[in-house]
Amino acid sequence: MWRKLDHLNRIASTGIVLIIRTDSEQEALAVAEAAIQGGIKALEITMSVPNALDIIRTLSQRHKQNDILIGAGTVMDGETARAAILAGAELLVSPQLNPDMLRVANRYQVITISGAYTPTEIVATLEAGADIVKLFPAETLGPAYIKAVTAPISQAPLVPTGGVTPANVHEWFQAGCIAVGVGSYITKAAQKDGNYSKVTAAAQQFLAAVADARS
Ligand SMILES: O=C(O)C(=O)C[C@H](O)[C@H](O)COP(=O)(O)O
Repeated sequence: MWRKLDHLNRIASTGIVLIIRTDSEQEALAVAEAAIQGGIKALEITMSVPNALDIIRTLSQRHKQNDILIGAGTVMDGETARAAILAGAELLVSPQLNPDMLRVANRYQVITISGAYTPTEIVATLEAGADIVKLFPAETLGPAYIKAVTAPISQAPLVPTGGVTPANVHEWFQAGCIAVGVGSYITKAAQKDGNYSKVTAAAQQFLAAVADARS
């Protein structure tokens, strides 16, 4: 089985990559489990979360057989990329174009989502060997930007990240993205009362909105 292809299909079919950036290891694990229960199939733990590598190791051991794609986010260099892969990450995400991360990821054949903002950055990201381009921060660009930029650069697999919600997700898909990066709408759903079933419900709601946007 070619895991990378399966994982790329998982991102494309569910249409969501969940970004987990929490203040504690315990919260990251609770959010991840609740979101997976809600149907999330691809997620990243950002390297800013305390003990991020331990969380990645735990989640990838628990969920490898369930074929959930566990990744590392905010990977800024090759060293972090290799450490994340050794911990079990099969997806590496960076906010910026970072050739060292892409080189390490491609060597070990894990998926990359690499940040870009301008047309020049989008093309440079593809040329550098990224699988997917993270359009970041997407809230300052808006769906109209995707429509405009994919007119000449239609081959770019874009994943807008920042400010995407169930209410606006149809606009992003209509504009031509292949999936969306989602953080706070799902990860902060239990913030007020610690009721993580709200994270599960938010994930289900978001996935349904994506399915609806594509139908
Ligand atoms: O943390 C990262 O590594 C990021 O990619 C930045 C944010 O997490 C996203 O911009 C999510 O934004 P929201 O979905 O609006 O919460």
